[in-house]
Amino acid sequence: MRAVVMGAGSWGTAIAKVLVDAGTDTTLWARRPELAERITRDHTNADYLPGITLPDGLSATSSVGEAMSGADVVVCAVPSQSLRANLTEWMPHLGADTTFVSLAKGVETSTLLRMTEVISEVSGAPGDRIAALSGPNLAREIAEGQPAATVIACADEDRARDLQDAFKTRYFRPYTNTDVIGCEIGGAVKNVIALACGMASGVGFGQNTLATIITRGLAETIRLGVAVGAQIETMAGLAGVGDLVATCSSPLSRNRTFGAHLGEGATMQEAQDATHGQVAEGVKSCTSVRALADKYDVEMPLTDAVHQVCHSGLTVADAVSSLLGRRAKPEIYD
Ligand SMILES: NC(=O)C1=CN([C@@H]2O[C@H](COP(=O)(O)OP(=O)(O)OC[C@H]3O[C@@H](n4cnc5c(N)ncnc54)[C@H](O)[C@@H]3O)[C@@H](O)[C@H]2O)C=CC1
Ligand SMILES: O=C(CO)COP(=O)(O)O
Repeated sequence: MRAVVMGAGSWGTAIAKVLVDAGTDTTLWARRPELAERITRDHTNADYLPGITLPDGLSATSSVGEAMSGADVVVCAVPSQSLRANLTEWMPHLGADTTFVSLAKGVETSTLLRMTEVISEVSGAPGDRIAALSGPNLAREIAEGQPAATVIACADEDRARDLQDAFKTRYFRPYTNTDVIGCEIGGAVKNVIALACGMASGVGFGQNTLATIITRGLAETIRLGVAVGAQIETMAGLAGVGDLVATCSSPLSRNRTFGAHLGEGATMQEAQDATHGQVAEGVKSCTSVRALADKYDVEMPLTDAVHQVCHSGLTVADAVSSLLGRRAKPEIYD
């Protein structure tokens, strides 16, 4: 199997390292030629993973044709909202039987499609050739070789098992799952909930508040997931609660950090500037997740509050009052 990872941000670079460590022949594509050169020559990606030494066997290129030549597996590692445009540019270089693996955690704002649906729409590939990889996988910890697990979800179980072999190392343990919808909804919604956790911690609230947001965030994730066809067990698994807990708790999370800046009183522009060009997917996905919830008539008050803070000028303090002022109800409801 030969893999190409398209996108040399923090997760693309970390997952390319995983693939090489797993013994899979892998090339990394970077948009900028100078970054590709540095990755190949110095075995580092100082822009996104400073201090991490990449394997000798990993080379990078900025040429799409060169990167994709002979690749059986194309790993899509660009942000959700630019995946469609990127994939359209890559199309002339794709092989006929390519297997796609989506790493992006988001829902397209213009169409409300999940990332595997975008890949299918643009490439024409059937769903059984498209997998999603998702789990509690903060890029830096994986790049450091800290033990973690993930989920590789694909409708075609044999293909998922082949990918499991291609990504399995002594520190990175992929599980297979056929519930692609559940994995993708879990990954997209947790970014929005991590923004809320960041806001709470920025304001100065402690662990009770955090646990409340994580747990009620999981309830929102499950309600939306079930409405769009996911299995509840997936949301109780690594790509659901696992990723939610990791992202909501870690200062390494860009979404949580973005929310923390807002909670501390920063403007959206100031919070954006502080990301240094790294993507906090939840800022855009709160709009599409909320629209998806509206479409399926699902109540998502935390998502709604995050959306209003990010896009309608609601203050974090007013968001808190409005959430706590909601009508009293039982914990479990349809
Ligand atoms: N960093 C992490 O810990 C993890 C990230 N993810 C997901 O992986 C996806 C990729 O994120 P990261 O690598 O973390 O992001 P990043 O912010 O570290 O890097 C994004 C990469 O995409 C490129 N890029 C940005 N805008 C682009 C555009 N318009 N067209 C083409 N390329 C563009 C950048 O040059 C960079 O190579 C996101 O959906 C993220 O949610 C998933 C798991 C872990
Ligand atoms: O998806 C992630 C961990 O699984 C990374 O989260 P952030 O994008 O918030 O850094």
